[in-house]
Amino acid sequence: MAGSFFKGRFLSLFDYKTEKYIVAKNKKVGVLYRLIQLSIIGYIIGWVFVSKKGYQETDEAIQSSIITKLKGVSVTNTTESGLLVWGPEDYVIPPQGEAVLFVVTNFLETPNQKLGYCAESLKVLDGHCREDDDCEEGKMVTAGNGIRSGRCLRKDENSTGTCEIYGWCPIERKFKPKGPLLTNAENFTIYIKNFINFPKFTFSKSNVFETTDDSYLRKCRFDEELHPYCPIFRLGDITRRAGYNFQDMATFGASIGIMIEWYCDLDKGGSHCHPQYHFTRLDISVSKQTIAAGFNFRHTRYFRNAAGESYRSLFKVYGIRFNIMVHGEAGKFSIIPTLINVGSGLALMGAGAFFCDMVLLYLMKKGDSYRERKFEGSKSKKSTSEEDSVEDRKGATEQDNLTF
Ligand SMILES: Nc1ncnc2c1ncn2[C@@H]1O[C@H](COP(=O)(O)OP(=O)(O)OP(=O)(O)O)[C@@H](O)[C@H]1O
Repeated sequence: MAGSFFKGRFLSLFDYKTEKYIVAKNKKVGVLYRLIQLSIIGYIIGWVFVSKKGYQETDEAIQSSIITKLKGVSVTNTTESGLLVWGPEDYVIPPQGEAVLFVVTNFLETPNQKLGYCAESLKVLDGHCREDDDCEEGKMVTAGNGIRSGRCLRKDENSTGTCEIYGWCPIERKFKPKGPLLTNAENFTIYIKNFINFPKFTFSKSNVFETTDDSYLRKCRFDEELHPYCPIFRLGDITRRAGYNFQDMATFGASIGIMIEWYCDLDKGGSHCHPQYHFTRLDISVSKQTIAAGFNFRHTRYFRNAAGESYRSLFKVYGIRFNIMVHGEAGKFSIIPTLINVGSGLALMGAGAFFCDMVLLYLMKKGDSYRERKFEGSKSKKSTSEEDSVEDRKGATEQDNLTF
């Protein structure tokens, strides 16, 4: 008995079961099903394959190198510095062509500073004093210019004075910029040389237009329509594209981001892979009333006089900081993402059929009759379960008999 049962189970392993379909002559569900199918096919072809290029393998691990060079000259004439001619070697900091660079547009020079004793600035709160005891010798003045000498310097007995310090004297005077001094800075040009590499596809390219014309770079200026592949940009055009006026930003300084984006469809060939440039101002906040607006720092130039004494010139410089960033993605046909996306599309079709089944069986008026026909086996199963329950009941009675 048990033998024939196991034999039957074993042989059933080699049976092939196929699904049974019921054709429901229901126009509403039929139209709904076709609409779902059409939407899914549209989504897969239009969005997954055409728009998102779901048949491609992608590489976002872009390796990149940036080299910059500025050109242009500006002349300034101030009381402290006299007549000065500013070339890229003076106004670009650091001068070696980095991806993050600062272009001086405004400055205050404190020339001929020498180590010695002088009064701390009145602007520095920590340097205020009423008597010598307030100026502990050897103690630094917080946010000041030197080390306290121990003397309090006052105009008269009643006034508040400032501590005498040992440092680079004379100290910097109070300075409120009124307008940019390097007025020609917006006409400076920046040459951005960018090399990229997508290691997965061993593909490399540069943003410099490939031409045999040696004078191309000397003549061209970037323009979205006329010269989109020229890597030389006028600074005034960069800030204009970021939505700001160069002269407004040049007085107190600002920070500008230049984003180079590479989206390369390598199925079309490397010659179709070109950079896109985006410019944004980085130092803005929602509230325009910020005290953090602007950008400046100090640097010095040291020299010795004929007697061998050390002097220095202190420069407080305001300017525009350019931050060049590179982002990119390359894609190429690959069978694996293609199969994955086709497979998920087919699975979605199944979900559509399931949804129509639910509508047909549970939301339609004739749902009961469809259910009866769809779940055919439920009747025989019912009888089996009745038999089972009879068996169960029998067993229970036997159990009961046994218990009591
Ligand atoms: N910021 C810039 N604005 C305009 N042209 C530039 C700029 N930077 C470089 N160029 C020009 O682009 C070309 C290539 O520059 P590259 O630095 O590779 O060569 P270079 O001979 O060392 O340049 P140069 O000696 O003129 O600085 C040169 O003709 C150069 O004058």
